[in-house]
Amino acid sequence: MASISSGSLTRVLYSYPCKAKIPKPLYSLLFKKSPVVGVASMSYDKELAAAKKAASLAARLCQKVQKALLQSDVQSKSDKSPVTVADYGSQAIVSFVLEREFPSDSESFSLVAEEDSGDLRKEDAQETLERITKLVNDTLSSDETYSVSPLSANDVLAAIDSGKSEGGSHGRHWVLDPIDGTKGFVRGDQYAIALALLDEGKVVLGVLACPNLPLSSIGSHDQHSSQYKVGCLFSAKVGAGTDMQSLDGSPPIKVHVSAIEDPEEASFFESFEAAHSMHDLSSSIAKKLGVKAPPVRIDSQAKYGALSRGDGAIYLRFPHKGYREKIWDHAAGYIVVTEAGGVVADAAGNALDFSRGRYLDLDTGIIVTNLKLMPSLLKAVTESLNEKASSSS
Ligand SMILES: Nc1ncnc2c1ncn2[C@@H]1O[C@H](COP(=O)(O)O)[C@@H](O)[C@H]1OP(=O)(O)O
Ligand SMILES: [Mg+2]
Ligand SMILES: [Mg+2]
Ligand SMILES: [Mg+2]
Repeated sequence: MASISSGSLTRVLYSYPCKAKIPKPLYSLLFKKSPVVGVASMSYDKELAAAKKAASLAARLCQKVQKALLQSDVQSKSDKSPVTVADYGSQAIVSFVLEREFPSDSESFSLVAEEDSGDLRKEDAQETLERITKLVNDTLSSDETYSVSPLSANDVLAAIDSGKSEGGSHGRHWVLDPIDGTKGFVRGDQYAIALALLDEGKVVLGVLACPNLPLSSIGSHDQHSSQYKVGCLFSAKVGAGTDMQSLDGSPPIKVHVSAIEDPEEASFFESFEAAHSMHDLSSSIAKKLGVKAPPVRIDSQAKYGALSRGDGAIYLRFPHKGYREKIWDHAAGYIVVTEAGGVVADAAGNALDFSRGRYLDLDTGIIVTNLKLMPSLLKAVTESLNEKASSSS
């Protein structure tokens, strides 16, 4: 968690609209001590290195599948199996690599992940399972530092099913979304492999592999242009800041969220898919805040990565009524942004709580920005939500 200096606290106080009081939840979010007290002294270096390795290998597998998918004909594009193969393959690789890197922890190994092998164990899925097994073995053997004997189909099923943990507030739990942004993956756009570690209910490290994200800012150019080198790996560890490097192995650089204080200069990110987030609500909030730029719509937790390096200043996510957010959709992105100096809150200004199991039970939506913009953003969110509620009642 980024520490908040007394200087920045003063600036936050000044930036808050003077007539309004700072709401209680926001006050505790901005002013409380690091929530990782007790685990902050741990180093997690070995865990972070393993997470980077696992996510990079999974990204290699996904890139291969996406390339084949985009080159395929229309008929096989409408077939969902390529996505399925990549989702399962990515989860099997990450699970296998983590268990192998920490053999002594095998008794207590815990992974909370999106996929399970139920459908793959059905008789008509044999061919798909064989494809996944081959893909996993080809990917593992493509890494010259990794000499493993080939996995069987049963090994792959077991690796996928390691992800059934319920998480919680005690002990350590890895948290994985093997492909976040499936819709973007199929379209050939953004997606991410998102992996984090919880220790005693707190996110202590996170890695976001974003194979299609340009290494340079997407705030300043067309994110779809093929002119720019793509493939970013973001990594963050509690108390140590956020790094970015290219997926093909350049040295890491430290990244920081945007320092913009004037909403007129800010741009905001939201889901590409209107079914995932209410675009009309975001535009009402942005208007209230005085944001001039149109929204930047991209898929997946790549939004958290882009925000952590200051490509934009705000991320707004308001799923439609009834949708329950899962911890694997935010854990890695959360620490990547907070360690880069940002703040992540729900729509009521509460901190996100990753300690309650597989779901994140939160108030209405998720908002992300820097320390200076958060108070006025929260005010605009509250007003817009109140207006929406009164217009629908
Ligand atoms: N109806 C929905 N509302 C909100 N999010 C959804 C919905 N359906 C799936 N998602 C999840 O939203 C995330 C992507 O959001 P976005 O790209 O809009 O930021 C993914 O985690 C996706 O799952 P998945 O991991 O299966 O792709
Ligand atoms: Mg997801
Ligand atoms: Mg997913
Ligand atoms: Mg999914």
